[in-house]
Amino acid sequence: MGEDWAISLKNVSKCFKRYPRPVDRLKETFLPGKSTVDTFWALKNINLEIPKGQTVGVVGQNGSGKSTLLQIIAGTLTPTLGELQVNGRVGALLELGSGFNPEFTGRQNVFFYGRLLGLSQQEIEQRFDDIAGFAEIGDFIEQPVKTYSSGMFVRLAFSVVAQVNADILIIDEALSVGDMYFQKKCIEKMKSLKKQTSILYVSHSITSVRNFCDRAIWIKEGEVEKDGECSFVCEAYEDSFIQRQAQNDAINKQNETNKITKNIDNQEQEVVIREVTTNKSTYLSGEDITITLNLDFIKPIQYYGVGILIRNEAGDLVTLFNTVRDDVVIEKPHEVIKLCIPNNNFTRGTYFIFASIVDDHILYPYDKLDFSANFFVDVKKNNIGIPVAEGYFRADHNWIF
Ligand SMILES: Nc1ncnc2c1ncn2[C@@H]1O[C@H](COP(=O)(O)OP(=O)(O)OP(=O)(O)O)[C@@H](O)[C@H]1O
Repeated sequence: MGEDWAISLKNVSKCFKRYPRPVDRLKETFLPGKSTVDTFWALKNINLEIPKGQTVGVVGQNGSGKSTLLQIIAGTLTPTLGELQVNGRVGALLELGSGFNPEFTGRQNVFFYGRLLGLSQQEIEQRFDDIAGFAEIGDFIEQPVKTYSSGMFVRLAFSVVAQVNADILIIDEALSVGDMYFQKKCIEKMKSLKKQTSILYVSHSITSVRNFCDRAIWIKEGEVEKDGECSFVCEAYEDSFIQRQAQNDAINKQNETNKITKNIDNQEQEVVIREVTTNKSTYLSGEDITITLNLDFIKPIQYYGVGILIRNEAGDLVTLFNTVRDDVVIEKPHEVIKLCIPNNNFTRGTYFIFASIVDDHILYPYDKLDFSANFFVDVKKNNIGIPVAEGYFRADHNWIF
């Protein structure tokens, strides 16, 4: 590995043992050969070379092997086979809690964790105020971390990791437990570290990988499915959702007659959202989207409002529609209500629909249905094959010369 390389993996594989019953684990220790052990290869023949200063997003479905890969690079897991070389100091924010002692105060943990990450006592003393200042947890810095909320915990852990001047920064989803304000602050901090640090960033938010990383690696069932330029890999990964969505749609159609509808026996409830559907599962930006709510009225209510929230895959609220906000007055029960979004200007991604029926002042919900349906939006490509939009949304616009 030359000077310019930060990380190199050659044919790295990781095998875990799985014990069908807890007693099998004991048997293996005390009666080797008598237990039933399954072996499971979480990573298979991974070959990667990451140059210094590159920001790499790691994407993949749950259980595909992302965390295992990062833990091997961070040194908290050893590979079963293969060779790993890491060139420089690693700062890793992996599982919440690793590297922290719950009985110690925040201050003590900064020193404890800082030493684990390779800083000297003096270096930590010099950086302590910056670490505590960045975390913004006030007097809690003097309290045992077992009293912290998970958000406060991640604030402190990230602050330490960000101040160790690591050559390689490894960030697993952990950040997602921080509030929006702190997540943004972390991203800004990581952006400022980008030039001098190699960053490995695992996230289920394709938008943030796309916006933040230079390169992406898609891990599928323990293997590298795609590795390359960020938007190219993200697009291929998203396309795999479309295929899965189409397969699910086909299965759902077959099972249509067995469809489980919501229990409407609850006599206390006035109205139930039975089902939410979209007229297509995949749209091109610019196409019309129609969302249909099927409602069951148990008691006749007269004035009510209908709300539809649309969230992206990171859970961010992208937009909302509400009849009350729109001054649309509904005066009688309607079993079918449709929302039409003409000429949609969503950008590429998967969107989730949250529906609610509310009172006519939006003070309380009669019923709500989270993740009631989802749809995928693809964007058009321009004349030279580049997608016409990126980011969160695309406003109507004109260029004037
Ligand atoms: N200590 C372990 N013992 C046995 N199996 C394990 C262990 N750790 C992970 N696995 C298995 O290895 C596979 C990969 O897990 P890993 O946590 O790396 O996936 P992931 O892509 O990070 O998933 P997620 O997106 O849900 O965090 C999973 O099937 C998991 O059950």
